[in-house]
Amino acid sequence: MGSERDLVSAEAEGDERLIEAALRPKRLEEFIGQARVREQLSLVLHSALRRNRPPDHVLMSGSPGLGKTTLSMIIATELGVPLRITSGPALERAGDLAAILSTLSEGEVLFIDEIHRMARPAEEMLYLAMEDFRVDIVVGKGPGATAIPLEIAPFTLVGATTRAGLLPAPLRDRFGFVAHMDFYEAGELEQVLHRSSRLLGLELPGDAAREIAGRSRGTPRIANRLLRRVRDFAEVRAEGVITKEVAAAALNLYEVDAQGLDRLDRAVLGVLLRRFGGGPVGLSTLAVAVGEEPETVEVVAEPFLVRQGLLARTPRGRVATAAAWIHMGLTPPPDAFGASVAADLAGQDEDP
Ligand SMILES: Nc1ncnc2c1ncn2[C@@H]1O[C@H](COP(=O)(O)OP(=O)(O)OP(=O)(O)O)[C@@H](O)[C@H]1O
Repeated sequence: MGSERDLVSAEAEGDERLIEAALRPKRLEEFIGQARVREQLSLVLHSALRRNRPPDHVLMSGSPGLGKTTLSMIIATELGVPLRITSGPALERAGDLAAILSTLSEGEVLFIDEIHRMARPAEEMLYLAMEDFRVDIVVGKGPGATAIPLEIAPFTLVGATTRAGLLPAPLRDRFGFVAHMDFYEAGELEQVLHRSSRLLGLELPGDAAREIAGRSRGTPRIANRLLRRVRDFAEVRAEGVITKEVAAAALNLYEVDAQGLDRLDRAVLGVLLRRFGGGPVGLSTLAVAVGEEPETVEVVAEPFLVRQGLLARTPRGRVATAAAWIHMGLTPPPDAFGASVAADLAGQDEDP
């Protein structure tokens, strides 16, 4: 992964990961934004504490970097129980999951990130574990195979997914509470930035925070990362003083534009406009043309472009809007909002 991609990509690496961990809010009341999710979760947790029982399993859905991992840690802290973290791709075989489930302590929170990427056999084992706190360990093969039931301690599963629509219904239905995490408002991101600056010992004027928040794609992880790049720039080129102008110059240098579009976003729009005349074009063709995995384009770039009104997902493929032409400094063709696009939009499928 190139360094400019890391600026807005889903995952942090090395030292960045350590700083990210240090910036995580530890309690629900420190968690900024997502007011509805916070209130709903607070009720779920408080009633569980009152009943002295583990709460219902929780599913969190939303784009990368919106705070799903942070919330899972908060859930464990608020309940005063340990937390075990794993991810869907790490659970290739049922045995991988059985090894974790069988060693959970009473009330423990098990966080499974990217739960939609779990292998089928593990997923089936999870159904029983979630419902009956039991797993069946299969011994032997073929007709002689027998299932040995194994009791496990009551636990709370917290699943996180960027694609709730990809979860099989039997799994989705076993979560008592689904938290839909939305992109953050600019004002909320400013609060995140001010909080992080305090923790990093930086002085961040209000207008500089606004400048960074406006380029953070509604995502706290990106806001924090851009703040660190602005800090680097200020240290080397502005005697450590962060101003609105310094922030803008730093982010221009890192190719994050005023609306928050990065290289990948602009590559997607550039290909869509210049090579495919604005679309419609299929996701996989678009991904090949920009040299990325379809999932990266779909999960990292598209939700933001759609939200900015620059791209529409239609049953026939991805279409650039007139605003996209203008944003890229091109003249929209007269039919950019033509009848066929309008008809496609009317039947728009969120997840074709
Ligand atoms: N509501 C919030 N208030 C303050 N900081 C936040 C908030 N949400 C997230 N952050 C910050 O953003 C960073 C990323 O959050 P987190 O890792 O929880 O995202 P995520 O949604 O779990 O992403 P992924 O699904 O890719 O793991 C953390 O360092 C945390 O400090």
